[in-house]
Amino acid sequence: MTSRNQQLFELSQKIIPGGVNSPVRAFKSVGGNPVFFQRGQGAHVWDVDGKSYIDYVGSWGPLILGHAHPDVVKSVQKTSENGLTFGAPTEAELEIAELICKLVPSIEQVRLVSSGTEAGMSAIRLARGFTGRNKIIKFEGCYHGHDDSLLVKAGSGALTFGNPSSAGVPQEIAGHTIVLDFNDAAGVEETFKQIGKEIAAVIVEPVAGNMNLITPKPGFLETLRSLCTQHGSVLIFDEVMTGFRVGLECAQGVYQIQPDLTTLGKVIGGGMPMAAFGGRRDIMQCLAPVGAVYQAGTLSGNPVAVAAGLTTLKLIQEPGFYENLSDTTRQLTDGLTTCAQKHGIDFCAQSIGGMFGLYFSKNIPASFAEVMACDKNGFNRFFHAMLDKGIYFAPSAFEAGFVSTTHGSKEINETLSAAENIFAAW
Ligand SMILES: N[C@H](C=O)CCC(=O)O
Repeated sequence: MTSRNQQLFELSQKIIPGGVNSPVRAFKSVGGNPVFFQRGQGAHVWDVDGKSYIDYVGSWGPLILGHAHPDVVKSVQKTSENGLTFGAPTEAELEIAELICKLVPSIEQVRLVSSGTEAGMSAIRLARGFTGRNKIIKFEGCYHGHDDSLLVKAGSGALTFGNPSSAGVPQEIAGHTIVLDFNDAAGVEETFKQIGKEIAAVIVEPVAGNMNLITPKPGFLETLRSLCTQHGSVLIFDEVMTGFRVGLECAQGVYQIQPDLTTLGKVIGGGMPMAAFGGRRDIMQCLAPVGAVYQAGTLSGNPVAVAAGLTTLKLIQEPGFYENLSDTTRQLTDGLTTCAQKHGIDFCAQSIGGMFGLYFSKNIPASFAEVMACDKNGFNRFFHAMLDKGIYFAPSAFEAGFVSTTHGSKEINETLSAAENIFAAW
């Protein structure tokens, strides 16, 4: 008898390309069929066949408070009773904008949008409008959404499927994007030496989370900061993933670097479609209706999404929030590392705040090339064995994982004991 999961996937493929609404969901690189989820509560999700899983994907990052947090759900219910969208200013969007500016010191002004992709593409257009230049620098394996300029040697699903530069992007557009190596400060220095005056912006995930997880080497982000300052280029931190995920001041607070612009998403929407970009007032003032850089959105600042985001941003300010989240995440990564190494498996893991990376390799990778050298088949085998045991990691060796405040010792111990069984029989 076929499972409901299988039936739904067969039907979906007939009517939705690949059966999914975002390619990373398709399990294509790990093999097998994607899981159709029916509900989630706290750290757990249930599929359409009634099987439960401990969830380390958390909808790819937004669910820092776990699934269906009662306060977030309540705020969404209450707000929606007053109307779903106005396409006009609301008091709540001012409140969340003020809160973002208060929590992230580099953000003097902010604009709300509906997705990380929109935030990234808007930030790039703004940087180009502000500087009057066209070229941008990005790093191989970093993913900033699926805007044309940024879909060049990108991470995430693009990398997962081995097609990091998309068809359909005109060469005239891709040609303005210079792709360099993450953590290679010398390469960036050399490029600035040659064409510094032409560079509108450097965009970077301060912690790269779309090619597994790579932390910045000491000095890398500092070099980007000083080169951009020296050459009048705009430094953009893509904190869609790291924003309020690695700490209350985001990754820029952890590494003490102030970018000129920041993109945010995921956590700031509390599970609803909301994102933002913001930064230096003089740059943000170039946006229409004040300045000449056009950017817009019918559902931007949607009141229901804002309500979920506001509730989430209030809860993450509780004392000890990030200490506890980091501890739980570290218990997971330390536990998995100890367990694998006890059985002689080349595996390691690391975490920062509530995000983590798992690597089938002797050492923690520090570059795109090192991530690519990890044992992808080992990851795929581990992924499926864990899935069987009811542990849901991201279905790709090139995505970070996420822990929520609803993951506790019970979930971590259950995960570690599943891993122990798998690694013992490896
Ligand atoms: N890594 C991606 C976003 O951050 C995963 C989400 C997606 O592409 O659907």
